[in-house]
Amino acid sequence: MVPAALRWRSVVGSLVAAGRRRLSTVFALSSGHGRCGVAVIRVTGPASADALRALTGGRSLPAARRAVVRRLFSPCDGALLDRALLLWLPGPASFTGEDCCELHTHGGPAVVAAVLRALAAVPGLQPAKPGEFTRRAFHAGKLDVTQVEGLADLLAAETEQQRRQAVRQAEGHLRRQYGRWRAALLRCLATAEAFIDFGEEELIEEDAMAETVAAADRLADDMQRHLADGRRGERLRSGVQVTIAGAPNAGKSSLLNSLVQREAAIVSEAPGTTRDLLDATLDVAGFPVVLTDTAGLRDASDAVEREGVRRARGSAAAADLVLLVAEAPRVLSWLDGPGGAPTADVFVSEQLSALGLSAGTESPTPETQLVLNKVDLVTEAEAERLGDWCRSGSGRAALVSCLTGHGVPALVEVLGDSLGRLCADAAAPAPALTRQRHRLHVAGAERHVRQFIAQVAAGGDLALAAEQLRLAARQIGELTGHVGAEEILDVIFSDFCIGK
Ligand SMILES: Nc1nc2c(ncn2[C@@H]2O[C@H](COP(=O)(O)OP(=O)(O)OP(=O)(O)O)[C@@H](O)[C@H]2O)c(=O)[nH]1
Ligand SMILES: [K+]
Ligand SMILES: [Mg+2]
Repeated sequence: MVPAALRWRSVVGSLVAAGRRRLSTVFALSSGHGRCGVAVIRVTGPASADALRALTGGRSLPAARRAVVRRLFSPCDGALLDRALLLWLPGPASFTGEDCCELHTHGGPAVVAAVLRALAAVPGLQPAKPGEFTRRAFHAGKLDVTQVEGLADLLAAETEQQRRQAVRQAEGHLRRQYGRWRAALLRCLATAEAFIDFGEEELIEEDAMAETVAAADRLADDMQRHLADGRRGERLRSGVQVTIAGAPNAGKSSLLNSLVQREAAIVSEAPGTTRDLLDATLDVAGFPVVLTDTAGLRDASDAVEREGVRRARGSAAAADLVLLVAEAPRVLSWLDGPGGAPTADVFVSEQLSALGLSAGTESPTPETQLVLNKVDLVTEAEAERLGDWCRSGSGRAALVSCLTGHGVPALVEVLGDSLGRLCADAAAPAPALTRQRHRLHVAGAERHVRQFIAQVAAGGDLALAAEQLRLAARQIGELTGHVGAEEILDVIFSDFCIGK
């Protein structure tokens, strides 16, 4: 006769096992597709151990987190598939928190296909959906939403600075910052709640509310600073828009070709060659750039060219940085013309307004770098004069010849410095927000915190004011994907000594 307690335990055990079985086990090729040296196939879920045993001819599991080399066989007919490096990664100390295993097989497409077929034949296993490993890691609490986003960015990173920003986000830099804010909000809320419940019975020190308002104020200021980053983090993540603009034949298309080092755009001596916008991506000093060539700006008579000019103006107006190209010989004659020799800044703003790109309308003037092209057509002394003149302005001199390549490396250096200003510093102690989604939630949270402060200052109903803190916390919770009402209660009872 089995004792009742033991019987009960075995019933519970089989229920738990049944519950676990209901969770699917999934597998996928995690390394790149196509022929390669080694392919990594990952399995996650409760049947991972079964999968390992099924493919190794029933041998016992290797020691946890120790790489072993074993032959893989088809579970259907026992045919030898490959010899592979295996890792048994039992949960919860795994990426997904579940039992996992990795099979590092030879990378030939047929080997990978055969091993995937073999895994599909193991009962309970099915192919993973896109992002399913990360989704499971999130549900296991291993990652928050910002880390999941960071991982996605890391996989998509094309330049060094993008990689640096993404890896920090994936490591939890934003999560920790937002977590601190949320904890501070919940502390404020806990005080407010305690005040509502016990304030009249004076269970709380008098100045607790004043301290709470001060803390809320500091928090709102932190959020405001985080938001006032000029979109630098978002720009680093998605690429800096740099538009090449200028008069017809200034050498805009030639400059694009020089910078991307291939004949991406058509160059010809006919003014009005470029009509459509032409984009090329570029890595400058580790920063991602979308470089756009545009039609020469003039009052075109041709309808197609007019549309090109309209698009060029639109692109320049929306750009993070405009490379304003002018012909060096023309600038020289302009300097020697009537009206003396105004500074480079005056020249740039005159050009911008002549090209229809000046401020004053809805959008502010974009940051502009003057590029004087065709320096091969002026004398050395004239080039020196132009260089001095450029330096007299607020910008840096960029004298180039797209024909000879002279000055292009120096221009790239100047460009790198501008990009450093336009993009977030991936090594800065305070992480930058990297998506519009972050901006919306942080802005929402700041708004609610300020409303809380204003309502308390106006002597309004504290219960209504406290609701603003709850809404702010919800915004941050949505940001990180961890919204939960019970937490507020936990904080009240753990962090505060009410009832003393
Ligand atoms: N001498 C000299 N000629 C250049 C230089 N850069 C470009 N050119 C010539 O200038 C002419 C116009 O060059 P493009 O690059 O087509 O000029 P663009 O500004 O794109 O012209 P549009 O698209 O028509 O507005 C071509 O004949 C080029 O070969 C340079 O540095 N020196
Ligand atoms: K041209
Ligand atoms: Mg062109």
